[in-house]
Amino acid sequence: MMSKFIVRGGKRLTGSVKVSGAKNSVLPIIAASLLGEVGESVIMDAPPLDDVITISKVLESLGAGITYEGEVIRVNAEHITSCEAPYEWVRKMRASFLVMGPLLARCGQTRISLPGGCAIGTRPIDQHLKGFEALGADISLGQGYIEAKSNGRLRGAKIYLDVASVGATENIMMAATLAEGVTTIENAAKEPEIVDLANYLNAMGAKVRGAGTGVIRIEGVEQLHGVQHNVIPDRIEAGTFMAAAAITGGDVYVEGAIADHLGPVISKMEEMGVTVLPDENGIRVIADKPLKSVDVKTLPYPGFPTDMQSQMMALLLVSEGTSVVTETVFENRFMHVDEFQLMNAEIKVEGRSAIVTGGSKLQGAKVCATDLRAGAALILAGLVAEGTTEVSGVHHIDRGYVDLAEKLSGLGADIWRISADEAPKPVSPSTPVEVKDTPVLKVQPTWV
Ligand SMILES: CC(=O)N[C@H]1[C@@H](OP(=O)(O)OP(=O)(O)OC[C@H]2O[C@@H](n3ccc(=O)[nH]c3=O)[C@H](O)[C@@H]2O)O[C@H](CO)[C@@H](O)[C@@H]1O
Ligand SMILES: C=C(OP(=O)(O)O)C(=O)O
Repeated sequence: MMSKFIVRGGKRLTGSVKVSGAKNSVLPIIAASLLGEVGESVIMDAPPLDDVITISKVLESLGAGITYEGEVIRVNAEHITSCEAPYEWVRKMRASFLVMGPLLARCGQTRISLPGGCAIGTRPIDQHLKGFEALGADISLGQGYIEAKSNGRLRGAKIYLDVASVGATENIMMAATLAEGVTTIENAAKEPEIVDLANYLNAMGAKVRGAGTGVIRIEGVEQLHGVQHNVIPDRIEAGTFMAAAAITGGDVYVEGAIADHLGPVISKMEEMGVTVLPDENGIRVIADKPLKSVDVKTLPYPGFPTDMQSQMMALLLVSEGTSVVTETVFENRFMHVDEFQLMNAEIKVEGRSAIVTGGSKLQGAKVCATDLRAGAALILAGLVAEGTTEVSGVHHIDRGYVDLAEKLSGLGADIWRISADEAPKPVSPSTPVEVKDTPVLKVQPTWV
């Protein structure tokens, strides 16, 4: 069903909100479950997101048994019946491509559709393929599919990544767990989700060392088994709620947020004049003074995350002074700028930088989420805009946020969701939000 978010600006957010499990952790972890030749994996704190359903469908199409109920996913990959990941699922989500490494290691061959995903740049996969080739795979491309074949077991190798790609690091790391000998990945990505994946692989019996640093060493083992694992909290969802608190002059406790994972986001908010108080269970954010402009440059972890760039830009629109936002990770991630402009924002894009004139009196408008984080940013702007903002393109937002309207309205925001053909009727602040069905996927293993 086509939906929209309706936001009426002007509410100060207060209270506590709980962060869900990280999308960018659970997706590679589900893919890695394909490596478990013995027993079942139980993945806890799995966020009920559309992307999680998509990757579950990919695993199901490969013959793995997968059930998804509440926030627990069970994967039984003892019997894989296919090593081909079809276009139908892979086109929907780029992260589906993460099954390539596990399938190549497990089956010695794989055929996989070229990935789709958010339109934030060309997003090549050359570094993934370079890694697989170094491990001994033959790669061929044709008709929108990539085929990889290895002559027997993959062989450990030294791989230097030209860019510290998150996905390539994960894909190569997974493939190398079952290779013969030692693999080292140099210039590896250091994101917390890489560490979570390495912890999961190690619990399955792998020997991965150095995850979270620029050099990861993987000693291949013969076999991996299913395990139970808790997914880390989503640092980008946490950052989005921190931004919601800051933009509304609020006082919000973001439960489950890990300050260590949010270093640059916390620093930038502090520079803007926001009080950020981390403790062992979460982060309290208090915004009781006008926000000051800051310059922001996105970088691979531990730099400022590209996935928080658009939300930060929303904050800068209402800050005092002029800010420069520079995007260095993706080449085309300013699509929210046009939509912000519909809300009376003053922004000029020059190459990889956006010059944001603060102090805008944002006006509610009909806008469209062009990608996941752009959608989150438009909702943030809507929280402080005068009047009503309608955000369409909700399917992008559903990829990465669990119950966003419900969580924000729990903090006092005036936000709800309607189906696109419904007229956005004026409501009282206490109008209940429409509750989305929790996705439940119950698939019987094909060999039962
Ligand atoms: C599911 C998931 O975890 N998604 C995250 C992951 O995406 P993803 O893993 O796709 O992002 P990468 O780290 O691979 O991409 C970073 C940069 O490297 C380039 N590149 C990547 C691979 C490659 O083979 N060649 C190449 O040139 C990309 O075009 C991009 O410019 O990390 C991004 C960067 O933090 C985040 O925005 C995404 O939310
Ligand atoms: C870009 C993102 O995700 P993906 O890599 O899955 O498109 C994101 O989470 O902001």
